[in-house]
Amino acid sequence: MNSLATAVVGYAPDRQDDYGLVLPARPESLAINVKDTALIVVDMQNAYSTKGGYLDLAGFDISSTGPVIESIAKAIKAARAAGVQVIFFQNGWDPEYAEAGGPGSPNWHKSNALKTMRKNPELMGTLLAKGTWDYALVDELKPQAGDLVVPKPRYSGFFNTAFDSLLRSRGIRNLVFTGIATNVCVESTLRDGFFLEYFGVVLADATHQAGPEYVQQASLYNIETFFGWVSSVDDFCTTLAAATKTQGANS
Ligand SMILES: NC(=O)N/C=C\C(=O)O
Repeated sequence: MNSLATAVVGYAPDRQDDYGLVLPARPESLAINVKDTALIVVDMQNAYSTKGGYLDLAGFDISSTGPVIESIAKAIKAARAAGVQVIFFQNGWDPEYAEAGGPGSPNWHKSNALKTMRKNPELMGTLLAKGTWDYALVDELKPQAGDLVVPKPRYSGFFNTAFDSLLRSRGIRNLVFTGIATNVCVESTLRDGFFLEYFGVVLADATHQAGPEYVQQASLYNIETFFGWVSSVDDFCTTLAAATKTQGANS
């Protein structure tokens, strides 16, 4: 990653000995260790990255999500090898859409999946409904034993989910974000994490926006400037490789 600042921050930067790892990031590098860090994979479902899925049918450009899937797979592999907790989010609702909220919910009015289905009633029951192809995680990114999968009914992964207690019970303080969409569920979750005292860092090349390219840049600017940090898959993997090597040498 270019033009890194030399400062290192973190939730207890004076405890560098316990931390061991420094993740290069903008605007500062982050002190982390494998135990207090989780890799978060946001909504890598067919809905968000596969042709014929919700975003595609709703008119969003998903033509360049392939490399993002590959980058996420790389980050997941590095996380598992180092012993970093991997947490998948899966966005959607029950097949009757009760969890989506009716007209009394802003979600009913703003969700482009619900709007697309209202415009095309033949699609009703097919988009973001649990049990459907659209809701399923993409074939390339399937959870393995030890990973956690958290279903979520709204853009923020902290809302009406077990996410916060899963993190707190494991002592996790650093959230490394990947997934789709940068400007919606990734940013919403990272922002809510900020308010709950989590350190949020996004691996820019493992994310993709919903909308024009400038919203990706705007979201990354917002995160870097106000809510968290921005890093890359290569930097994440290189940083964790040091931990994997140390663990190998000590075993
Ligand atoms: N996963 C997301 O960022 N979702 C964005 C839009 C939606 O779910 O309607």
